[in-house]
Amino acid sequence: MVQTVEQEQKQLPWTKEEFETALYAQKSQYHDLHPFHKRMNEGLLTPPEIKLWAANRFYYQKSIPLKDAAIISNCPHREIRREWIERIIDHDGREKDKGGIEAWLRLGEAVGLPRAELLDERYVLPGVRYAVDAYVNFCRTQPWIFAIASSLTELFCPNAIEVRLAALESHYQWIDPAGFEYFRVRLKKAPRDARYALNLVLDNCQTRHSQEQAVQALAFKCDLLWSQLDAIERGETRLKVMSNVET
Ligand SMILES: O=C(O)c1cc(C(=O)O)c2c(n1)C(=O)C(=O)c1cc(C(=O)O)[nH]c1-2
Repeated sequence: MVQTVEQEQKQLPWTKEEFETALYAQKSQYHDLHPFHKRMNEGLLTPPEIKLWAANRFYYQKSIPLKDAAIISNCPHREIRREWIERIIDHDGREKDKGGIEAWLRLGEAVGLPRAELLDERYVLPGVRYAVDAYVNFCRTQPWIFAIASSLTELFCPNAIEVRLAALESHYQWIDPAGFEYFRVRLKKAPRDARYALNLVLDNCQTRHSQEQAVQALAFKCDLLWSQLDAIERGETRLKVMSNVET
């Protein structure tokens, strides 16, 4: 039944616990359940599939600082900007710690992809580009707190990364394990980042309407991560078509 604006406004806000439960419920849509990740974790992916995944996930990785900069540009609170800017540095790196983007380039090299081939985006699939660009655009155009809510998939990712790391180490021995450093670092940083973002969302969404918008933002992000893998799963077909046209 469609509710009138008046009816919606009368809905009581969720308690913090109820709100947190509604956010966590989105875990059932998270990309660790995608058949491509399941096959990865079972050791069933071929080297070309792993390479295509690494090349396409790089497009996600390198876009993360763009979306974080968009969040900062929309956020009027100095103390939050000061905290959030750390995320950009984590990915872009500094003199000593080269950061997540460099670590992903090393993962690329470990699976046999020269960095130039990641950087020039030759393997980036249209579906992945659309999904990732949609994330950046969402964060550019939505109020900062909903953009932050969309980052809350990071609440679910440490567990997914732990399982993936163990699977990569045991099933894919052709990959140089030095390339897995990205995931080891992420395992330390993601829980801290996610907790900070969760507290911001819990504190700043006080009405039932804004709480529901935050849940929708998180659902949107789960969908986007899912479509990214849908595209990668079908990606080899696209690359074959391209190479047939070229020859
Ligand atoms: O490997 C993964 O499963 C995974 C998932 C996610 C996520 O849930 O968005 C992120 C990452 N990794 C990641 O490495 C990362 O830096 C990251 C940043 C963000 C974000 O939305 O701000 N998500 C993720």
